[in-house]
Amino acid sequence: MDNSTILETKDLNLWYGQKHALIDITVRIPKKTVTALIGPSGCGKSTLLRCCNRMNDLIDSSRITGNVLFNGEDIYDGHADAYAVREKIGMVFQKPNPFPKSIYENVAYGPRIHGVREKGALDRIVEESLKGAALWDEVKDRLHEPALALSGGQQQRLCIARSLAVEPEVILMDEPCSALDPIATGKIEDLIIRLARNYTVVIVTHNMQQAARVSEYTGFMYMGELIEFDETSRIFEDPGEELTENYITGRFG
Ligand SMILES: Nc1ncnc2c1ncn2[C@@H]1O[C@H](COP(=O)(O)OP(=O)(O)OP(=O)(O)O)[C@@H](O)[C@H]1O
Repeated sequence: MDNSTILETKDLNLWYGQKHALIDITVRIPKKTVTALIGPSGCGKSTLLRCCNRMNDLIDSSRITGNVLFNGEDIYDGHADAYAVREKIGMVFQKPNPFPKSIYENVAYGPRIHGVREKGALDRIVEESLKGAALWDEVKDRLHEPALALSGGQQQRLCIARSLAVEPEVILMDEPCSALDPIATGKIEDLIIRLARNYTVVIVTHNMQQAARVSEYTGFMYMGELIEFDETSRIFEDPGEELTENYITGRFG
């Protein structure tokens, strides 16, 4: 694996019981870029995303073969710790899911679990993480108010701050804007582009304009297979596969 790749799957297959949901997926995700996964409903985008930080471990019926390498190490290796993997490879979900606690406590939760106790240190992490998620200015005077009182877009940025607080390298985002209005969506898209200066972002989206706006690389999936992976401009302007072209021109999906 070369230095520019941070995550890599090799011949990855996943079954939910009898359902073969991922078929021979081999892909390299470049470091400090935004990669979008697109494709029709049910093609396996979320499943592939969840394989990248072992979230599928939580689904009893799922079984995988093949490899998922993070910085060259197999995250499914018997010695790998799923919790440590999820710290380095964080996840943001479709629906913002802050804890029913204060804004401050949401961000401080992860570092506290990892043994950060000193108030000054926690304060610094909370501030840095909220700044990193472009939320600090909006909440700095009400850090101890309930997170659930924030708007949906603010809650989603809080969830991004919560994942930044444990110093991830990769942030996986599963349709992070689908529950948001266009203004909140625009703020998250700006943030995603900014995050890629320091982190690697992989985003599942149904919105092809969004993929075109935020990502440098795009993978097109269809019925469990990765049909094509390339620079986003290439995928949208001159795809190599007819299936990709049919999808992006709206002929199906
Ligand atoms: N927990 C599960 N148990 C059984 N089958 C599942 C489970 N999760 C997903 N599947 C099936 O695996 C396939 C891939 O689903 P997945 O959610 O990954 O697709 P997707 O491309 O993300 O879809 P969408 O865009 O609708 O979210 C689908 O056929 C789905 O029904």
